[in-house]
Amino acid sequence: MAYRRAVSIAEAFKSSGTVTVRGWVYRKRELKDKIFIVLRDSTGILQLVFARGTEAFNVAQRLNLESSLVATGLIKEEPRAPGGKELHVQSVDWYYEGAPYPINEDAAQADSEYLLDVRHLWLRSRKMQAVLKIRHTVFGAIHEYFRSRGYYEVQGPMFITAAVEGGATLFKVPYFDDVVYLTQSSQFYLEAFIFSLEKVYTIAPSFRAEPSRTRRHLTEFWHAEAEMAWYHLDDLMKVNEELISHIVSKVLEERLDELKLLGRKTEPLEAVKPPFYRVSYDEAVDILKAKGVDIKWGDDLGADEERILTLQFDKPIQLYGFPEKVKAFYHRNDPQRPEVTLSVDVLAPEGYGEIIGGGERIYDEKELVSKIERFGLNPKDYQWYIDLRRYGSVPHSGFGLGVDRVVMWIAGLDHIRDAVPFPRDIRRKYP
Ligand SMILES: NC(=O)C[C@H]([NH3+])C(=O)NS(=O)(=O)OC[C@H]1O[C@@H](n2cnc3c(N)ncnc32)[C@H](O)[C@@H]1O
Ligand SMILES: [Mg+2]
Repeated sequence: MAYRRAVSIAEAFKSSGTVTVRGWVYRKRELKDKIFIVLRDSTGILQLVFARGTEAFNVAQRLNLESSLVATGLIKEEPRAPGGKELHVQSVDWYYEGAPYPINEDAAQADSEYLLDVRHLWLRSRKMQAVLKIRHTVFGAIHEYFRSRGYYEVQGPMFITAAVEGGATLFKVPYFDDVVYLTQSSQFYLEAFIFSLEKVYTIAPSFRAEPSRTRRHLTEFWHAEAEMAWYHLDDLMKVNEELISHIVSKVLEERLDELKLLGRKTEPLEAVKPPFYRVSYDEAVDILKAKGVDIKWGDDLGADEERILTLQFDKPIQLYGFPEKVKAFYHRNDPQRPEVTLSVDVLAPEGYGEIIGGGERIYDEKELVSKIERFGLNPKDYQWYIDLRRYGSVPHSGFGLGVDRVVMWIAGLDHIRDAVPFPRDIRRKYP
């Protein structure tokens, strides 16, 4: 099987003489006496030249975009070819013609809904290939950060029985003769793990029945969550800064080619180093008012407010001290200012906004039950969660990082669905 002796395109560029390469037809141009095919694989692209009068030329004439092939030929310098080299094909050792490809070279600028309909094919595009490689690096950096600092990776269940982030965005699932919900966040389970492992993290899907199609909301998203026993808000804010800076530095270290291919300016990412700006909710309201935003203390900040805020700063902001009523019940109230919580969101710069939500948790049993009731919830629905406070409770903090939103920001994408291989939102559940 000829493709067993093939080398990657990246290796072919380092070779001289005769090599065998394998991949897919990315571009094809037929001239009078030559056919140029740009071959694509997971490492890059290489121009193949087929001379009229050869058997290889006859095969090349039959190939479509995305036909797969194995070819052997002579590597030669050619400054006009991508990467400065091309392969003069002596033989096509294997090929799969396939049908005419439904995404032609022009369609690549086509309607975004169409490219979503054929996302299972569009994954092959150089843009998606670059995003997937950045995504790979982001996931790896998250694991690397936590594992190098003594966190244990754990897994919570996907079927749950009570809302973490409000009942309005729960997906109900039939469960034999009962019903359950898809998890909105693994947080409560991480809070159970810390009494055994103290510092834990997970990267898992979370599900939110988001009724609106926005540029940063999905109904299924990848959620990196961590929980730390004994940590208070300032300890948590340090972890936020270190984690995000680590992720960005790994992408800058490993994925510069992909960032360049996406046209992403890297200067804003190079500024992402601790300490981040720390802005209180009070200060944020003052800044927004000064910018002419119609906001009063106690209002939640939406995407527009976050965008205006982030454009005032040149790196991420840790926005802390949200009013009690704009945060979920589990947030611990500030003992010095009971109307605010010991919460923190991290807003990515350049208008991207919230990428992390977290804070200190209520760790006193009576305080938790009273707040659950004050929020109009039924303590019975949170019995096991309350139990965690009944036996040896400790101060603890945690957060959730939206991995897809981080990829969207770092890759400089306009829409979160371009950061995800198979995005899901209210109008998209296929392919
Ligand atoms: N362990 C924790 O403390 C996490 C906490 N229970 C939680 O879920 N917070 S969050 O709702 O702000 O969501 C956390 C992050 O999760 C992301 N997120 C949150 N919702 C979405 C949707 N719908 N789509 C994409 N990304 C989303 C976003 O970056 C948020 O900052
Ligand atoms: Mg949030």
